[in-house]
Amino acid sequence: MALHPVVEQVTNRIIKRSRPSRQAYLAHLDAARVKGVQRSVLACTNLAHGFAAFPANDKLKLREYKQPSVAIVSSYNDMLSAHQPFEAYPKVIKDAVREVGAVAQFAGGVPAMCDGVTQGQPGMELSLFSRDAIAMSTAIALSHNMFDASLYLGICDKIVPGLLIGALHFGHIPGIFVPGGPMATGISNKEKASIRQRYAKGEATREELMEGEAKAYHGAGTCTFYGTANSNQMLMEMMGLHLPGAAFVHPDTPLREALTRAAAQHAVKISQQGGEYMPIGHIVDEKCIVNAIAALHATGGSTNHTLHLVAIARAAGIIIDWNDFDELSKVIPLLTRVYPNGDADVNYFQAAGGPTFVIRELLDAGLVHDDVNTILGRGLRNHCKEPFLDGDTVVWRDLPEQSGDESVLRKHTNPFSDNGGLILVQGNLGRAVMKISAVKKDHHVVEAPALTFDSQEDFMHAYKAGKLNRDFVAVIRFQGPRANGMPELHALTPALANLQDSGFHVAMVTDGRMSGASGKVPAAIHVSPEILAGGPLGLVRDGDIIRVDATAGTLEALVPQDVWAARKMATADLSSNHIGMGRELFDVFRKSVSAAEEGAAHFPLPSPIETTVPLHEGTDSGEIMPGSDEDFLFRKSK
Ligand SMILES: O=C(O)[C@H](O)[C@@H](O)[C@H](O)[C@H](O)COP(=O)(O)O
Ligand code: SF4
Repeated sequence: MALHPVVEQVTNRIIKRSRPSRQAYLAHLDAARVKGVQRSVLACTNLAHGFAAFPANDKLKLREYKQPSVAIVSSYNDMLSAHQPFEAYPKVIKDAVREVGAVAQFAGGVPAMCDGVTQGQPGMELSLFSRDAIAMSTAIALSHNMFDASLYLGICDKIVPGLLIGALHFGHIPGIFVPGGPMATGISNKEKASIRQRYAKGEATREELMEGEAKAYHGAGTCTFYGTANSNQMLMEMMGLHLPGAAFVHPDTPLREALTRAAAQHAVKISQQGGEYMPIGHIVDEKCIVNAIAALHATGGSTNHTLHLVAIARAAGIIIDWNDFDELSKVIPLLTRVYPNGDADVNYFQAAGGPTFVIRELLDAGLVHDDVNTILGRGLRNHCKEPFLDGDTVVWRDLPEQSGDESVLRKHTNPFSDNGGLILVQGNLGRAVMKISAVKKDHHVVEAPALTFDSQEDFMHAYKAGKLNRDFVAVIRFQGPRANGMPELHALTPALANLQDSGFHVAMVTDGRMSGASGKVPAAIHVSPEILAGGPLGLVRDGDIIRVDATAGTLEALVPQDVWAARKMATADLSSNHIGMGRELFDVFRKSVSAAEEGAAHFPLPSPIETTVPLHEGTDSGEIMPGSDEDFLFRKSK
C-alpha cells in the first residue's frame, strides 16, 4: 500500500525543519564512529582500570582479541514492580555474550521512579525531571568509552525515554532495549478504578481500597494498564529497538529469559566487530519518529509522549511539534481498546495479537514507513513476527491474519475509530494536548465556569467539602515544569470521574500532566506556555467561562477582550514546592527546563561541527552528506 500522503507530508516537513540539527547530530555520530572501537582511544592505564575486575579470559578477549565489549545499563530497583525482574539479568546477559566470544560489563545503573508510588505525593514533582537525570546517568555509564554495543534495561514512564535520550548522545554505539514484561492479570483495571471512586465518595473503606489495590498490583512485572510504561513498550517495538514481540512476554518465563539471551547475542552481532554494524543514531531518524507517533495514536497511548517523544527526537537532532502529532492523529485509526481506552489489559492485548500485529496493520495501511533501519537491519516489516520457544532458543513465526479478539485489537480495515484521539487544542489560553480516546463523545465539548486551584490538595479540599457538585472547568495552575516539576495530577481522576458520573459537565485545564492511565474526564494538559513562562492560563479568574472543545480543537476563555487585556497574571507562593523530598536539588532543572512543546528538556539540540569525515567514494561531492543516513546505507551496501 502506498504511503498515506499526510504521513509523507508530515515526514518531509520534519526532515526539512530538522536538516541543520540532524546533519549536526550525524556529523557528531560519525566523528565518534570514525574513532573506531572505543577502547583504542583509551590509554593503557584507563583500560587497566576498566577491566581490572574482569575474569582472566574475559580480560584476554578484550585486551588481546579486541572482542566486542557490551555495556549493560540497567534501571533495576525493587521499587517498580516492572523493573524488579531486571535484578537477575546481568548474569544472564554476561553468560550469553561470553557464549559468542565477547564480553559484557555492567556499565552503570540509572535511577527509576515509580509514578504509582509517588502519584499525588511530593515525590511526583521530581518525576519528569528524573527522565533527564536518567539520560545523564546513562551518559555517565557509557562515558567509560569502552563499549561496542549496549543493552538498555528499562520499561517504565520516564525510564525508557531517559535511557533512549542518553543512548542517542552515544548514537554511534549500537543499542537494544531489553524489557521485562507485564505482571499477570489481577482484578481488572476497571474494577480497581471503581473501588477508588467508591472510596473517594466515602462508600468504600480504606481496607477495601487496600485490598483492591493489592489485587490489582500483586506481582513482579509492569502494571497491566496501557499507561506510559506500556506505551513505551509499543514504541520500542515500532522503533525497531526491541527484538520483535519482546514487549509483553511475562517475566520469569523460559521465553522471557531466551529473549534476553537473544538480545545480548544480537548486540554483539550489530557491533562494528560483529559485522552487521547498526548504530542507534541511524535507527532513530525522522521516519522512525513518525512511526512512533503513529503507534501512539493507533493504540491510544500516553499523553506523556507528547513530551517524551519530542525530547527523544531532539536528542537525535530531530524537531517535532504538536502540530505533527495532531495532523497524524487525524489519519491514524485507533486499532486497540486497552484500559483506560477499554476494559482489557495488556496481557489480553498480547493474547489477541499484541504490538507486532499493530505494526503489521499500520504497514499494510501505508500509515508507517517500512524503509527504516532497525536492530535487525533494513525494513520494519522484519518486526511483524511473534517469538516462540524452540527448545531453549527463540524462533519467530508469522503473525495470525486475524485478531484474536476484535473487542481489543482490530485490523486497519475495521478500526475502533478513524483517528487516534490524541489531539492539539489551542486558543487564547495557549496550546495544550487532549487524549479523547477514553472520553465519551458527549464529554468532548465542555463549556462551564472556571474554578482555579493552585494545588491538587486545594482541589481535593473543595471536593471533600462538597463545593464541586456543579458544572465547572478546574483550572489547576502553577503545575508546569518551571513551577513544581510538572507532576501528574492523576490522583484527581476518581473525584472528577465521580462528578462526571453524577451528571455534571466537568473538565480540567492545567499546565501540568496526567498519567497515561488517566482517561475518562476531558483534560487539556501541558498548557504551553506555562504560567511561570507568562502563559495566559495565569489570567483566568473564578467564574470565567472556559470552553474546552476537542471537536473544534479549541481552548478558550470566553472573556471580553478589554477585560482580558486588563487582567494581571496570578501569582503563587511555590516555596514549599522547592524544598523537601530532594526538590531543592532540582532547582537548576526548574530554571533551565524547556517548554512542554519542546519536550520539557534540559539539553540543547546538536550544534554543527566541521565534519572531518571524507566524502565516501562513488558520489559527487555534496551529493550525499558524509555521515548522513543515506551515506550510512551506502557504506553498508558496499
Ligand atoms: O503515566 C503513567 O502511566 C502513570 O504515571 C503510571 O505509571 C502511574 O503509575 C499511574 O499513576 C498508575 O496508575 P494508577 O494510579 O491508576 O494505579
Ligand atoms: S507502570 Fe507505573 S505504577 Fe506500574 S511499576 Fe511502572 S511506574 Fe510503577
